[in-house]
This record gives sequence, structure tokens and C-alpha cells, in this order.
Amino acid sequence: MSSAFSSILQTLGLNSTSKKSASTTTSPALHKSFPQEPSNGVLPRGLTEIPLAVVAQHDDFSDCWIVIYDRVYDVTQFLRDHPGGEDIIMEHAGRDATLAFHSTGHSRSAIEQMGEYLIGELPAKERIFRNGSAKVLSIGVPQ
Ligand code: HEM
Repeated sequence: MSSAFSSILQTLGLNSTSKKSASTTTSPALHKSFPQEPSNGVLPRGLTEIPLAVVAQHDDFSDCWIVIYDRVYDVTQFLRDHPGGEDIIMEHAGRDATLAFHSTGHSRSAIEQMGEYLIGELPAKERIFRNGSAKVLSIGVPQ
């Protein structure tokens, strides 16, 4: 795995190098990048499950949701402030933007900022990176 990719996975708590955390139902590292979430790694109560079909209904400048690493973000108020510009986010409005977000190489501070816009997560059956127990999926995450 490239060090950059390894680094972002680690920052997001998605690294699978720690077998201990990946094999337990809670991972202390999982949520540390999201300040509004509990630091004990337990999935936050009340984090709404939002299917991709619902995300797809929020795809314009006045109502823009995106998915990054299985989490749903309402970035409507952030669009104008985004240092990379609003157009680049709008290209992914209502859809999964993980690849674009990752390939841009966002800073740790940018990743922490994401927490301000977090509104929910995909249902377990639609997740690519995390399963229902907040474990890292072995398929889809490069070793
Ligand atoms: C909630 C989601 C997002 C947040 C909080 C965010 C935040 C930021 C921040 C703080 C920067 C400044 C550089 C840095 O600190 O890394 C940045 C740059 C950038 N972002 Fe985002 N971003 C988000 C989503 C996205 C998405 C979905 C894309 C691509 C589709 C994207 C593309 C870019 C690009 C291309 C830059 C580079 C701008 C430049 O250096 O000229 N961002 N973003």
C-alpha cells in the first residue's frame, strides 16, 4: 500500500494494520478524526442510515450531499468555502466522492473539518469500507 493511502486510511481509522482493532466490534481509532463523535470508538447513537437513493436526491447547489468513506455529508453550506472550489464537489453531488476526495490528498485538518458536515452513514449493505460493526472490510481496502 502506498504510504499516502496508508496514511489517509490510518487517519480515518480504516487501516487494517492493527489486527486487534479490526477484529473487535469497536475500534478506538475509528472515529478520532471526527470531533463530534465519541472518542471511545463506539458508533455514535443516532447517526442516521441514509441510502444512496436518498443521497441522490440532494444533488444541487442549494442542497448538496456527498458520500465519502461510507459516510454522508451535507456540504451545502460548505460549497462556497471549499478551498478546491464548489464545482469540483458539485461533480459528485448526490453521489460517492470517495475516490476524488482521496486522490486529492486532503490534509488532516481537512479530514477533521468533514465532521462538521456529517449527517449519516450508508446502510450496512451499501457500505464499501466499513461493515455494520464498524470493522474494516477486507475486500476493497488495499493491504
Ligand atoms: C466535506 C468534504 C470536504 C472537505 C471538508 C474539504 C476540505 C478541503 C480543504 C480544507 C482543502 C484545502 C487543502 C487541504 O487542507 O487539504 C481542500 C482542497 C481541495 N479539495 Fe476538498 N474538501 C471536501 C471534499 C472534496 C471533494 C469531494 C473533492 C473532489 C471531488 C475535493 C477536492 C479538493 C481539491 C481538488 C482541493 C485542492 C485545491 C487546491 O489545492 O488547489 N474536496 N478541500
